[in-house]
Amino acid sequence: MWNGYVNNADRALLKVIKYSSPTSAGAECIDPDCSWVEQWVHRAGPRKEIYFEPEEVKAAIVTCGGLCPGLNDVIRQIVFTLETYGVKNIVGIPFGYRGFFEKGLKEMPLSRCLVENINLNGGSFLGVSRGGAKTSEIVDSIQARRIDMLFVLGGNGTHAGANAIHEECRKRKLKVSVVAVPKTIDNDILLMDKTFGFDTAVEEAQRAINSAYIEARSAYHGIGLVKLMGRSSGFIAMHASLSSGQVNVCLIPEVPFTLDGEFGVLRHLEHLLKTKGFCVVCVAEAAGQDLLQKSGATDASGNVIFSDIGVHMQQKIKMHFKDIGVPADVKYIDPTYMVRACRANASDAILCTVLGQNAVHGAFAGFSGITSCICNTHYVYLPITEVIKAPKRVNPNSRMWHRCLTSTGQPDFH
Ligand SMILES: Nc1ncnc2c1ncn2[C@@H]1O[C@H](COP(=O)(O)OP(=O)(O)O)[C@@H](O)[C@H]1O
Ligand SMILES: O=P(O)(O)OC[C@H]1O[C@](O)(COP(=O)(O)O)[C@@H](O)[C@@H]1O
Ligand SMILES: [Mg+2]
Repeated sequence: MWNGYVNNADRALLKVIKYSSPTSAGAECIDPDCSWVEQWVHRAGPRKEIYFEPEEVKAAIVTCGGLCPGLNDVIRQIVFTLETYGVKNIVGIPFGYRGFFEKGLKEMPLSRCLVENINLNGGSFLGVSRGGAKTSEIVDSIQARRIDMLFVLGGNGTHAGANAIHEECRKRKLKVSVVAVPKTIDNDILLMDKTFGFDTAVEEAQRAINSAYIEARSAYHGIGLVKLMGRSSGFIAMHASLSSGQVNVCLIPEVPFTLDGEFGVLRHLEHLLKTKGFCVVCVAEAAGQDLLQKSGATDASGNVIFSDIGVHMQQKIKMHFKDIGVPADVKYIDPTYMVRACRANASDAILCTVLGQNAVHGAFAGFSGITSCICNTHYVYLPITEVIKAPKRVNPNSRMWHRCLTSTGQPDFH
């Protein structure tokens, strides 16, 4: 009876731990008594019955927001899978949502032959951009181009845009399937195990930490300082600190800290120089913003532009050790764009492959307003509305953050 198709009624369980009490580590309780309410989500994969006639489909792919390792792997798999269904009209929209309305930007015909090797490089074959998303203009353009399926690769902002496009298409009664694939090195999207690009970013960030360690270890009273990305969450900093095992202080936006004073970071660095002779600090870009003057600036998408905590800490550390008359050799590394411009590692490449293929299966199944992701190790479709409610953040009460603290050996900094 087995036919290899996913049944429309197949489901995966969204929450897999039943916490006995709200005090359990990382407990997320649905009500104060922590009672167990099952929540099921749609299983991703090919359906026996498909909603579109492949020969008549025009499919478009767009990549938005910042770069992320794996974008090309996903584009490639979407094209491969569409062709396998028999779709002949596949196009790429250049430079994010901008490509829908900016005059002079032409859609790019895509084929297996054209995208065959794009996964060998980082970046996006189609180009990316921030800002400029006007939903009605985008949908006018989708209508004018006669697009039936739109595959949107991006983060929080892109997903909000994709949902707005989906809603507008429904309002206009257009039979357009809008399917997203979550991309962001920050791993800040709710409900999913991870976003593609995150693993690769952590691996690359680890190299920067290793360089900082070598510099610090080799200098007299060396202090290596590394700033890592993470717009609203410290996942990259936490995971890179954990995986490298070379970090003595990890600072993330979810956990406030002070630099000065008896319990501040600087006093702890003094202690580390005294006891170990050197140390390594890893700071997330959004950490300690309360210690800095706000820039008040936003990028083209409306995201807050942070004041530079890395440069600030570098200066503060130098000044502090000068003031107390202790030599300190501070080496600051900001690997920001190197971390996200690289090609996907093996685990991300596989994740991208599955998510890209499932995105196409989801569109053919007739879904719209969904995102293709991994949840509790199962591949599923989630409604975009559920994943954009808030950015996902590191839970300071989680086991993972405590594992990180155990690993670095850092105290509370307040
Ligand atoms: N709330 C929103 N509604 C519609 N479009 C949005 C929204 N937020 C962001 N966008 C658009 O999505 C694109 C990517 O957003 P951005 O925040 O830069 O990156 P990311 O998707 O990686 O978070 C931009 O073109 C931006 O204009
Ligand atoms: O300098 P840019 O290109 O605007 O991007 C900076 C931001 O991009 C990121 O790498 C990823 O953010 P997105 O997922 O929103 O693209 C953030 O960590 C960082 O704050
Ligand atoms: Mg974002």
